[in-house]
Amino acid sequence: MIISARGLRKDFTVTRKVGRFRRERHVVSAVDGVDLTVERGELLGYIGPNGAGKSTTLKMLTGVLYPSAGEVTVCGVEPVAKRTTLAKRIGVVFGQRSQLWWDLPLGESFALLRHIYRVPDTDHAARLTRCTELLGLDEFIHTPVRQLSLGQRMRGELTAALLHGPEVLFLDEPTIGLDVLSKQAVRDFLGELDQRGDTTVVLTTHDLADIEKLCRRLVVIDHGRVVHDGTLDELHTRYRSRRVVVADLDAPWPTDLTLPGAEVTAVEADGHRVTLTLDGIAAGEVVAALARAVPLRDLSVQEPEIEDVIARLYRSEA
Ligand SMILES: Nc1ncnc2c1ncn2[C@@H]1O[C@H](COP(=O)(O)OP(=O)(O)OP(=O)(O)O)[C@@H](O)[C@H]1O
Repeated sequence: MIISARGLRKDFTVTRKVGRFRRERHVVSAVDGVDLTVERGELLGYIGPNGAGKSTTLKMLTGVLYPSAGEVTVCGVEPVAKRTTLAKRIGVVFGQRSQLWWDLPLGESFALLRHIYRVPDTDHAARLTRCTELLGLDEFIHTPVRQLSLGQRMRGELTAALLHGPEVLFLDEPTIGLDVLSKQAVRDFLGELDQRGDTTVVLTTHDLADIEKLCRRLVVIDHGRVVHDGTLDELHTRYRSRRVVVADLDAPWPTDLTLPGAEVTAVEADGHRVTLTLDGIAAGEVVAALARAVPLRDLSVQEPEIEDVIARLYRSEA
């Protein structure tokens, strides 16, 4: 495994004003005993509501923050103790911080990073060519960073984080605030990175499309604790997200008809359209039973919305 955390905690002591003159100190457990293992080549979605402890975890994994308790290793080393060594083996994109030089053209930032990380010429050129093609950097590589749009800068940040060939890439909200096209470009790029399988990616996001398109494994954190670790499908099963079948009929729906495992949730169009909500039964079985019972004209199966599942998960853990 490339990342391992056991009982990882981070407590912050904060002061709060009580009345006019008094201040009270209290402890916020931002990360409250997180166990996490990530295998090489995985792409992991680390998600949760605002204030759940995602950024704080990432900061501990990258050596920016010292854990209050617990054990953590990334690439086999302890992040804070070996921060400089680790920096050569990981890439980091944190929305608020930039690794680029504001006044320099983007391409010159890349050249500087090559020197800092002492990347061999050929490796640098190969990685830059790949990023340029996949992220369309050509159009703005000679533009000073301060003049780039948010989407262009994020593409630059991703490239900067990858030029030294890191084993793990940590991304904190890489698509936040981007327009649809830039989001798509970033997502496609990460999808390609995942396909190649040589970089492990830990991604925090509030973007549900990112989750659906990219994250085979999801670790959901709330109030500093892991509340789900598994696939998106497992999340659907756990929260009993239900598929819906909508059928258009050539004859009115017989009101006394019942289908096992499916609940009739709407009858419309003078009985010619029926909506069935499935409860743990395969859509195929319901469709077959429907076809035997009524004359079907048209049919659609709607997948549960990931928004609903995640919202339900956050609500139930609150
Ligand atoms: N330096 C700090 N001092 C005091 N409290 C902090 C500090 N950093 C984070 N916190 C608190 O720790 C908790 C977790 O914050 P964190 O930024 O890790 O959440 P997050 O899941 O990344 O949230 P978001 O999705 O809003 O970015 C919050 O209650 C936050 O207020």
